Amino acid sequence: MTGRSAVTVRVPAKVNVQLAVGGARADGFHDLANVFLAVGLYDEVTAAPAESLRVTAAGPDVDRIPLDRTNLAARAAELLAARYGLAPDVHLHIAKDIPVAGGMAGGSADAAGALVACDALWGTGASRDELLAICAELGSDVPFSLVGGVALGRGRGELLTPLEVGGTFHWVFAVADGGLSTPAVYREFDRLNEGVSVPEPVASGALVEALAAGDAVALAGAVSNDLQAAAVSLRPSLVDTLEAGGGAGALAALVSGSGPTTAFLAKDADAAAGVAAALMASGTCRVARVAAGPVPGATVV
Ligand SMILES: C[C@](O)(CO)[C@H](O)COP(=O)(O)OP(=O)(O)OC[C@H]1O[C@@H](n2ccc(N)nc2=O)[C@H](O)[C@@H]1O
Ligand SMILES: Nc1ncnc2c1ncn2[C@@H]1O[C@H](COP(=O)(O)OP(=O)(O)OP(=O)(O)O)[C@@H](O)[C@H]1O
Repeated sequence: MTGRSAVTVRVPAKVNVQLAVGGARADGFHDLANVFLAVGLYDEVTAAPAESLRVTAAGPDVDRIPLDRTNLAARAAELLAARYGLAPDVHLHIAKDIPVAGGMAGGSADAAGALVACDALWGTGASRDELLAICAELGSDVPFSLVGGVALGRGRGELLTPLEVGGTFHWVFAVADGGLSTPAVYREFDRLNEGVSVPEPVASGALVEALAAGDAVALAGAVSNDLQAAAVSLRPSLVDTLEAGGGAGALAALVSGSGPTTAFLAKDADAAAGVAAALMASGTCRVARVAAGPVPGATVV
């Protein structure tokens, strides 16, 4: 033990500025060229000593996340404890601000946050590589929640290479009512591509250059999401949200990951505020949130 009474870790949401999806693999996953960008919408995970493993949560929609051992934060604590021969006796509290099942890696953020918090609380001293290996076991998006910034994810998204970024980008996120199941969206992608030979996913050179230059207009011209058609097929009303944000002057409008959150790139903070106000007024989303990025990954506060 380190003698700490509680550790709080702040973890950002993500948007995928490119999500190139290959064909289904034998293990059921899809190979990706997945360019993640961490944005300033955060969950906070606090780990405190307890008699046994316990999860509590506060925030909008926490009634839609499990508080038993299937919660990704609980699974993270159990995996770390097992690796170090410890009992996972910890109270994990999740202060949730990332939309639930929204395509912004909220559960992944909680998993990465719990891992970093328990590592600090228990003084396990796991190396970065050990933590990243546990993250990859927990889910394809979890390693990125740990590292943050901007990174290219290969394989199923867990094999990360950091990318250079030359500035801050301003985003608006339109949160939809209800979530979309990530496996269901990948299944719909497969259904829509039945009989089609899906090309090997590759990162876009123009996108990588736009990120390095910090050029929002160039980035807007290069963003893409191969899951967008599948998300829209399952939730056709997303078209109205995308059009409302586009019509309000966003440089780019796309579905965030597997959706149903939609993401709008704006030229600066003022433009983002304008797009958010227009989206709220349009009635095509539950709430519109502004957030800038990139920001760092899981950080002890
Ligand atoms: C849509 C994204 O959020 C984009 O970053 C991710 O690809 C999803 O990552 P995630 O939620 O961490 O997904 P996981 O928990 O690893 O996998 C959930 C399910 O999504 C599908 N899945 C996920 C990742 C991937 N590369 N191919 C897949 O087909 C599989 O059906 C898998 O069973
Ligand atoms: N700590 C958690 N926070 C949110 N969801 C969780 C958590 N633990 C388990 N889940 C479950 O995981 C599912 C996915 O939720 P999550 O919020 O991670 O979706 P998402 O943001 O769309 O994920 P991604 O963008 O990584 O595909 C939900 O159905 C939820 O019940």
